[in-house]
Amino acid sequence: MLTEKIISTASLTKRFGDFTAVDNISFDVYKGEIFGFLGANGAGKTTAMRMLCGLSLPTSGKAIIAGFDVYKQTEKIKRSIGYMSQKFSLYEDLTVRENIRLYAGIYGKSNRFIKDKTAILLQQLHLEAEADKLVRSLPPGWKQKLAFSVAVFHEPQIVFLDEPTGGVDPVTRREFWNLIYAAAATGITIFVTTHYMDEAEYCNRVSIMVDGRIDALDSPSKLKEQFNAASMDEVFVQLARKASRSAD
Ligand SMILES: Nc1ncnc2c1ncn2[C@@H]1O[C@H](COP(=O)(O)OP(=O)(O)OP(=O)(O)O)[C@@H](O)[C@H]1O
Repeated sequence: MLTEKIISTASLTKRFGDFTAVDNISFDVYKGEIFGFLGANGAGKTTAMRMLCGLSLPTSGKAIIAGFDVYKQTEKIKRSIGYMSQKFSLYEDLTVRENIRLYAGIYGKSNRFIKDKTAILLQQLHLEAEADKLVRSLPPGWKQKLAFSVAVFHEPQIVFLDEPTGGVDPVTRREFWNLIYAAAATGITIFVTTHYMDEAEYCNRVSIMVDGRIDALDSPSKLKEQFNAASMDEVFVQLARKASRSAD
């Protein structure tokens, strides 16, 4: 089913001075896949993700994202992807509708596209009554769902999610994951970092970074088998225990 490579890296490396934040990582992600990118704090996930998004140049190695080279075609990469993080969020002082229009406009979508798709989106999210309210008035779970929907509004090939569900309750996280599945079913590739191991179980495949390297990469069921573990939490703990690096 998953055969077309949408992300391909080979020996991708990023050094800051003499510190190697991302150390020779090589992996592929397939179109339509939900790919979990795990690692303890400071393992190098954000640094790697920034390179994949065309926001930071690698020190060495290769990466092709949606057919584009991370050294030479960063603008094309940026137009082919969506991005959402816990920190980056919506404009609180704009309404729901204004936020959607703003982001869709940045990606050069036509007024007709924006209008039609906004109506569908508001209906799907049950946000019709809130469309002209300021985003700051929405509960956190709704904001996250809206932020995700905005990140995929322009129909990118890949969406990068950096700890998208931080700080929300398990029920809301589950609902958020329903949106992720729906997006993946339309062919959008999901690249997601998370610290929640129940979310790791929802991914097609998961990679686990330790000290800048990818130490394990497979489906959750195969990883559990490989590490003789009952849960992804156990797999993660076994690997994270080896880490010599910790967050600041
Ligand atoms: N601009 C920079 N200059 C120097 N060191 C950096 C820079 N950016 C990141 N690092 C270091 O690289 C390492 C990896 O950081 P990174 O933020 O990629 O980890 P992470 O896996 O995303 O962690 P977290 O889960 O805490 O976000 C850390 O030791 C960090 O201090």
